[in-house]
Amino acid sequence: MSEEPWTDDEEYPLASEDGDSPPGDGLMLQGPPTGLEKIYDYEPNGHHPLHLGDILNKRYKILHKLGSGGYANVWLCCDETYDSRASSGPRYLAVKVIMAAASKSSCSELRVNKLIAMGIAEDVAAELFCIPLDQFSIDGPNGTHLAFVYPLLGPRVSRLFNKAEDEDFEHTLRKLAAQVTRGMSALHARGICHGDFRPANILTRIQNLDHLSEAELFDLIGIPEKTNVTTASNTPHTLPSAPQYLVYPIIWEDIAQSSTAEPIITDKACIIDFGNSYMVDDPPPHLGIPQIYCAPEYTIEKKIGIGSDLWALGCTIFEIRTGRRLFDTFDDDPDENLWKIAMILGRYPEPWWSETWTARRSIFFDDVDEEGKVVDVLAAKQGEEEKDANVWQKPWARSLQEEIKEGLVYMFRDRPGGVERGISGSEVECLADLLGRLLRYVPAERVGAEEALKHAWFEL
Ligand SMILES: Nc1ncnc2c1ncn2[C@@H]1O[C@H](COP(=O)(O)OP(=O)(O)OP(=O)(O)O)[C@@H](O)[C@H]1O
Repeated sequence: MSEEPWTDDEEYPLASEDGDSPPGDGLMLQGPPTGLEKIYDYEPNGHHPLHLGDILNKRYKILHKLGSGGYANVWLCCDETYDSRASSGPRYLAVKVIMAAASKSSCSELRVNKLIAMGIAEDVAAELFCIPLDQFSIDGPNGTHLAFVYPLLGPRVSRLFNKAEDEDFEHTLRKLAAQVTRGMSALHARGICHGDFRPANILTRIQNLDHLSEAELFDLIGIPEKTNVTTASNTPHTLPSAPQYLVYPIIWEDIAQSSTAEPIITDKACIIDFGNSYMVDDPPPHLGIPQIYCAPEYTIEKKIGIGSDLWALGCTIFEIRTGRRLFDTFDDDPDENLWKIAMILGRYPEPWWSETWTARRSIFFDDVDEEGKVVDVLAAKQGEEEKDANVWQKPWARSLQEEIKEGLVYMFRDRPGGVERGISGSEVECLADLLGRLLRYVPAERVGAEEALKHAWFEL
């Protein structure tokens, strides 16, 4: 749950990192911090302070916030030089402004350019990946920032509310899963691993926006909501390093539920964020992907390679098809993640089971039960009432089939309920077979992305 932007329960005013004084020169947010960048990242080497209406590079006017990540804010901008008669490019774009500390020639954002240099045809790259349309730099109070202009994209592929009632929705989801698998295959064929392959980094393409005026655009996406940044005594601040307010990001999920979104949000996937990508023969010492997408050989032995991407692909395909996370954990806890994987996929091979995963002995018994399933120590020791109280002891799925059978579930963000759709028995079996091949414990046994594309599930 760690990367879900809407579950950030950080308290405000922001607590001090060292417990003495609030970080960020004592600045405070007036509203909840949900979905926002950290105010204390507005400091030398950090974020560039920006406001709605600011014009970047004499061209890109900021209209709304799209999101923020570990090292950048992404803004929805209007290209002021757009000329509909000349159709010079898109009117509405995403501009990603990188923190000053990361705005170096080694900036990971620049890695995406390697794709074309490494032989991926420009049209294939532009179809599957988010390739920058423009690049510039900004000098500001916190340093010099690289900025990248990208096509504007929509909601993540695992939250396709605008299509969820369609009769052939299952087919749409399989088509999307095939696209992302094709994207991974194109990367691996050139020796590149994405390194952070997960639904939050796979967004849908947007269409038919560029003819809209700004007013019409706001009718569709809503007026941006802001929260003031003040001093600790609640007065406006005068620091040049921080903005006067932060902007809450667009909530695509709400837009996707309105009928006006239907012609806007397409069923085409686009892979973003090459910030953690690496060459297969030169893997980094650590993966930058959240725990729930980490393969067990990384969690247990810190082994990284193509197999890490393939494991994440399996988790991602499951999430696209069901709207749920396969190996979700409460707090990105590695042992809980390993526990959940073993509950579904079974006992780990040696020496992981008996030696390397040291916490295993307090979590599972050495031996499996008569059905060959791992046996949870706590579950065996606790009475029925205690089981109900323990969040780890719910009646969890014990196979991929059981997990898939729960069907597709999109929960509404702000109210009870959502969309629920069953998955047919034959599809359950077919998808379980594909995922089983991607989620093998031995990385070398995982089916490659190119080979996976030939699987019968994509043909259903
Ligand atoms: N081209 C785009 N169109 C629309 N929204 C985008 C686009 N690029 C990024 N976003 C939004 O901005 C958010 C942050 O972007 P991104 O993940 O690229 O930032 P980051 O700082 O590299 O993040 P991370 O910490 O995951 O590396 C994304 O989750 C997405 O919601």
